[in-house]
Amino acid sequence: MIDTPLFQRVADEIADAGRFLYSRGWVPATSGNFSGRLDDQHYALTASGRHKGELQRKDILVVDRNGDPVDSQLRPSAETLLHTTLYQHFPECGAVLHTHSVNATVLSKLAGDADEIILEDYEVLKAFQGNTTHDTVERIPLFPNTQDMVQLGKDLAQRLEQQPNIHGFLIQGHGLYTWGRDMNETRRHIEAFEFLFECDMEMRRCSR
Ligand SMILES: CSC[C@@H](O)[C@@H](O)C(=O)COP(=O)(O)O
Ligand SMILES: [Zn+2]
Repeated sequence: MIDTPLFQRVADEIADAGRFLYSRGWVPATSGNFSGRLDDQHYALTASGRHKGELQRKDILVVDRNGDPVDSQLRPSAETLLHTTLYQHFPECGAVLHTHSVNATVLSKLAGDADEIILEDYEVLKAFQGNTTHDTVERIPLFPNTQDMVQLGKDLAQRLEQQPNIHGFLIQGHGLYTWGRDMNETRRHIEAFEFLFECDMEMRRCSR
């Protein structure tokens, strides 16, 4: 599948997103993972441990719905199951980006035992797909950090059933996952979340 124009286009979109996210300081030290839908059964996904600001087509592989590599010796991202869970839950999902920014990491730790972070009264909330007004509440589920991706995938699937209208989730002390109908929309969501996280952090500093 990696010889197809579709794979090459999606892989190039992933590499381009990686350069952008690295330039913003949101995927330091090989952190983060990215993917794009190829069809209902297959996704292009970053191989594990790659520098996300220097991705090339050879650093991206195809995985199936179960997260297993297709015709590749590359080791898929350690967090593959979160990507496949999102694609299976959202038939419209075309791309997934995962970042490790300072603001997402610190904010998720400040939240303590809370199981979500709430953002409201910001104009930029309109950047999220489906939001037509700033007068909305963005709920961001927060999961404890774990290396048990099978369990985290199950917890995520359960939460998505309960809260179908979310645009991203946080893992505590770890980072953000967001998605969209295509890579451009997903990049817009990442930028919106990061802007809002920065505002939230600044509000906390100012109100000390
Ligand atoms: C460099 S530490 C970050 C990793 O543990 C992980 O959370 C991550 O985002 C990247 O893992 P990867 O397996 O490269 O997709
Ligand atoms: Zn991560």
